[in-house]
Amino acid sequence: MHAADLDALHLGQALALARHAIGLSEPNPRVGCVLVAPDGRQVIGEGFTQQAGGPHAEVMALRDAQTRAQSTRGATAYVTLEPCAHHGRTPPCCDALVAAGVARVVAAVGDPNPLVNGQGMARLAAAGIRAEWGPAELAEQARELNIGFFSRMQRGRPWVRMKMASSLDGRTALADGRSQWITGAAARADGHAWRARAGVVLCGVGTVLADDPRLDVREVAIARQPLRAIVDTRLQTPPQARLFAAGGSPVRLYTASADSAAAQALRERGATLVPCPLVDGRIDLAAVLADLHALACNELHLECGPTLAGAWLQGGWVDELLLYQAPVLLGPGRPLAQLAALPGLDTAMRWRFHELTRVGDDLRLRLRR
Ligand SMILES: NC(=O)C1=CN([C@@H]2O[C@H](COP(=O)(O)OP(=O)(O)OC[C@H]3O[C@@H](n4cnc5c(N)ncnc54)[C@H](OP(=O)(O)O)[C@@H]3O)[C@@H](O)[C@H]2O)C=CC1
Ligand SMILES: Nc1c(N[C@@H]2O[C@H](COP(=O)(O)O)[C@@H](O)[C@H]2O)[nH]c(=O)[nH]c1=O
Repeated sequence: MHAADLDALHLGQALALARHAIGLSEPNPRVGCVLVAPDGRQVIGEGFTQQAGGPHAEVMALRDAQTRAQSTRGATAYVTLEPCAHHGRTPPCCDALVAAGVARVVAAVGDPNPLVNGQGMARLAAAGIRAEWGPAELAEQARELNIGFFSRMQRGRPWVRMKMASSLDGRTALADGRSQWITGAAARADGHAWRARAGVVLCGVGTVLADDPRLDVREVAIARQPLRAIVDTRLQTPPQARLFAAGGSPVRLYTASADSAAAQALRERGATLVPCPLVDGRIDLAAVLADLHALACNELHLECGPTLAGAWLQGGWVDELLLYQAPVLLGPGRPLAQLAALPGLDTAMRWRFHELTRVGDDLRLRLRR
């Protein structure tokens, strides 16, 4: 095998490891690391980012090599994100690689964190390590895996993914509000895997009143549950809602009524109330996003009904649609999103298909602007 192919192989292995950090490392990026012996072939250590404050991928791989009684002197480290050069909650990974005597580092993509941003590779090079970038297609995959982290670092807001389940005729509920279930079990479990990626799962009070949702991750294994959030101008969320069942992750309620008696009852159920400004009598979604950014949310997972879905879409906030379409016709019912009438087709909000997959009997469509 050529050296370039070996690089692609090992960096691909590091990417596979990085995927194990989904639902574990947030808000830190998902990173994988593979250490390869000087012969260029033998894998001597593997690791991925642990929970925030815990060891990064490089340190896990170095420890793994130690456990395997393998020397890291002269080794190559394949890492899916540029090694960090700053003191965060843990010391810089660059220093650990230098101390371990690694001869070469191949990174898939640069770290967009302004505290790193090229300085990791520069610091390695200054220490005499060959610091190189991997192939472009792996850079794209590494970036995609951390799309929320890149969004937070580069745009100052989370990546906003809106999940919806609809019928063939675009209905998300019957006219009386019933919607469980439109899609099959496989698609619903897949939806949980996307919840698992998120820092926060959010819906509107209309969905709370209609569905009494739990909004947690149940269908896939996860080390930490995402936070849950409700947008509820007048605090109509019932204190007995299932969201507040014992053992659930924290619930944040965005409201204009944080001083009311209802607020006190919800606080007693463990909710955190976040006072928000109003726009046209409803919660300012820009304020919600700013709050979620302050909480270091990388990926925001929306599961709203048509009213709030329409507001997020019309505000231009949605980066990705995650649409499950079931092969069923529902007739009269609730739309995907409540949108204003268009003056003409040329002003329509157009999307492009990013991915199309069959999940069980349903389709999963991922679309981006
Ligand atoms: N198939 C699917 O994927 C899904 C279907 N559903 C279905 O949708 C229906 C519920 O829909 P809906 O009532 O629209 O629920 P939403 O989740 O969209 O909640 C809407 C409510 O959010 C509140 N809100 C606060 N701020 C805003 C804002 N800036 N913009 C818009 N709304 C805001 C409003 O109430 P207020 O002004 O009082 O704050 C509004 O009535 C149910 O039938 C449910 O089963 C729900 C989720 C997913
Ligand atoms: N009806 C419908 C969905 N509905 C979504 O699931 C939520 C319920 O979440 P939970 O209480 O955690 O199971 C509900 O409020 C709504 O957002 N999802 C789907 O994948 N397919 C479906 O057909």
